[in-house]
Amino acid sequence: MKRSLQSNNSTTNEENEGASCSKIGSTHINNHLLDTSNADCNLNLQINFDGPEAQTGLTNETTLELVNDIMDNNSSTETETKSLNENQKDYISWDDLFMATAFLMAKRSRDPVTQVGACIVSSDHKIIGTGYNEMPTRCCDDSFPLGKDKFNKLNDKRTYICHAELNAVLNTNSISLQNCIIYVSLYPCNECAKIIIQSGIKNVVYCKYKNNNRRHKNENMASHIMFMTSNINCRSYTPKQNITFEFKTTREPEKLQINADESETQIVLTNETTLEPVNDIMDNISSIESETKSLNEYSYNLYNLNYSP
Ligand SMILES: Nc1ccn([C@H]2C[C@H](O)[C@@H](COP(=O)(O)O)O2)c(=O)n1
Repeated sequence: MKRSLQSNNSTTNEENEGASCSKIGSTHINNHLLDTSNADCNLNLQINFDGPEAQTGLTNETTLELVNDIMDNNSSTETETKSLNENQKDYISWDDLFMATAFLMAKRSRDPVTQVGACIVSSDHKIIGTGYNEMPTRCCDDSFPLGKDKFNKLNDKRTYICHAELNAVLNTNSISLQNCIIYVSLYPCNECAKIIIQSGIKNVVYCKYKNNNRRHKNENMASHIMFMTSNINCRSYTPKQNITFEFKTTREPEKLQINADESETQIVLTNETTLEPVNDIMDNISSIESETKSLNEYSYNLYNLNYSP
């Protein structure tokens, strides 16, 4: 796996910012191009999975071997890990990682206009919940509207759709969210602000866009007021560096790019198949399964041996 990083002049993102909101721009579903124009953020995401020559040396093919090495407590693994750490100086910041995760989650959304992703993280940097805007479970068929209708609420997506933040909170399986951070690819609306506050989350990091037409919406102002009053630390996200991950298969590359400069953010996802690596993983799983099976059979035989009269 190879990760390429480009440095960027971005500033620190520790400042606490006021209410703002954003609009992810036009989406071209067919060529998988999501143009998030007018974005302030500067994130370029590209992940390379390019075989054994990859930088980390951990590929689908080598996964099993590595696991076996670890199980054997093989000292060569220690050496490998050491050199791996020495090489790996360009690791990404927590902020970049979690906001990128939120952006990735957004890619699951079927909303044709705005795809939103959220990622909840504990104070010790563990991801404990993710979500994206989607229809409620089992309401995802085509009979639900994906557009707006100001005259008929029943024909308006907003009546049904669950926001990314709500899903992220609900997807945490009752783990306490006290003092957690939520990363959202859009400024939380008033309903989500209430959910965030009530869940115990104490920090909000959102992606801020230029010239968005939501900035002055009253409900976002309400979020701001509630966050301020409830002592929720809410700040906009500024990437520390341009990050490029590229998904590559042995056959054709699949690219996910969140590509931003001063004026625009782009997410480019090419539609080439990932069948080969998926198959590799399935092969690995089945070989692990068969190994486990034979191990179980072995234990069973041992058991029978030990306890047979
Ligand atoms: N903080 C937010 C704000 C909005 N969403 C979702 C709700 C809708 O699916 C979409 C907005 O649609 P638009 O008004 O742009 O047609 O974004 C969310 O999940 N979280």
